[in-house]
Amino acid sequence: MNLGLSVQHRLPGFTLDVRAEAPPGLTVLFGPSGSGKTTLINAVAGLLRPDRGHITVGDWVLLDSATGQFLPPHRRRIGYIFQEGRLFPHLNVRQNLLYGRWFAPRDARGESLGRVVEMLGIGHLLTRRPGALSGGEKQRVAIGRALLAGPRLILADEPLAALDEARKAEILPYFERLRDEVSVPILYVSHSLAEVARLATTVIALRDGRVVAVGTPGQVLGDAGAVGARDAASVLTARVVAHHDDGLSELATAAGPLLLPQVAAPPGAILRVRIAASDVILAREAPRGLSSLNILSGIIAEIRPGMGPGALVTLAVGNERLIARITRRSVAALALEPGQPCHAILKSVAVPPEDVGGGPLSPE
Ligand SMILES: Nc1ncnc2c1ncn2[C@@H]1O[C@H](COP(=O)(O)OP(=O)(O)OP(=O)(O)O)[C@@H](O)[C@H]1O
Repeated sequence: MNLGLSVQHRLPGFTLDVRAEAPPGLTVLFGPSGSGKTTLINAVAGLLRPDRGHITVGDWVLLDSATGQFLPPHRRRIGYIFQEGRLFPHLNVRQNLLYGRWFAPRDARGESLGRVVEMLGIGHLLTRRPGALSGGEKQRVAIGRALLAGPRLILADEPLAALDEARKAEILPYFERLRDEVSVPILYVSHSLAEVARLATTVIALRDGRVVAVGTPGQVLGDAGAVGARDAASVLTARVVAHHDDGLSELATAAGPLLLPQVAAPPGAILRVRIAASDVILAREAPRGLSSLNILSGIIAEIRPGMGPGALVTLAVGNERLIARITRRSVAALALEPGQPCHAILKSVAVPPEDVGGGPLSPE
C-alpha cells in the first residue's frame, strides 16, 4: 500500500513542508535533529493537526484538510513502536501482546498470536514480565504488540536508538522480517545510515522541514546533497557465496566479488552492503602487490567536486555504481575523467557488520 504524505505546518521559527509518496514496504524518515521528523510523525499519528495536509495509506484517508477530514488518533489504526518498549510492567509478555489485540477492531485481519510469537522468536518469554527481559527482548515484544493490534500502518520512532550495538544487531533482522513478511506499511524514523541501508524500501530524507531526496537507499545515500559528502555511500546487493576458515565471507555482487569479515547469514542469503564512499580508494592502473582483498574494476561515470577539498567519483562497475570520496587534488593528479577505466579498492575490514544486512533492495 502506498503511503502519501503531504503536510504543511508553520511553527514559530520552523516550517514543515513535506510532499512525498512511498511504495509499499518500509519507509525510513531520515534527517538530522530538528529536520522535522517528529513533527511529521505527529501529523501522521493525529497528534498534530497541520495547517494543510493530505495523508493516505493506500486509499484510506487519515487527513484531508481540503475537505476538513481529520481522523482522530484512536481511529487511525496505527501500531506504535517507540524507542523504549513501553511495555506494561505488571503484565507478562503474553498479556502485553494480547493487550495490543484487545484494541484491534473486530474486522481487523491482524496476525495471529502464534505467527507473531514465531516470527519474533519470543515463545520462551511468554510468561516473563518486562523487568526480566533484555532491552532487545523488550523491543521484540513491543513489535509483536504493535502487530497484534491489527494496524494499517506501523510507526516506529527511532526504535533502536536506546540499544547498544549488540542489541541493535539482534533487533535489525526482526525489522527485516517485518518488512518482508508483513504487508502493513511501516514508517520508520531514524538518523542511522546503517539502518537506512539495511531496512529501507524507500528513504525520505528531510532537512530544515523539507524533503531533500526520496528514493531507494542506494539513490539517497549516494546523493551527497541529501546526506552530505562525508556520509555518501553505495549500497550493493550481495549474495553470500561461502564462509572461509580465516574468518572472511565471500559475497557475489553485480560489481564483482567481495571479501568481508564474517557475515551472519548462510550461503545463498541475499544481503545489502553499505560501502562508505570514504572507504574506497581509486587507482588508474590495476594495482598489484596490495594488501587489500577487494579490487573492483569499472568505468568512471561521474565526478562531482565538492565545496571543500573533496570530490565524489562514481564508477559504473558491472550493473552497480560504486562511489569513492577522494580529494580534488587526487582527481587532478590522476587526471580522472568520465569514461576512463578505473579500479576501486576497498579494505575488507572497512565494512562493519552493521552495514551488512538482509533483504533485497526492492520488493520482489
Ligand atoms: N510545538 C512547537 N513549537 C515551536 N517549535 C517547535 C515545536 N515543536 C517542534 N518545534 C521545532 O520544529 C523543529 C523540528 O522539530 P522536530 O522535533 O520535528 O525535529 P526532529 O527531526 O524530530 O528532531 P530530533 O531528531 O531531534 O527528534 C525544531 O526546530 C523544533 O524546535
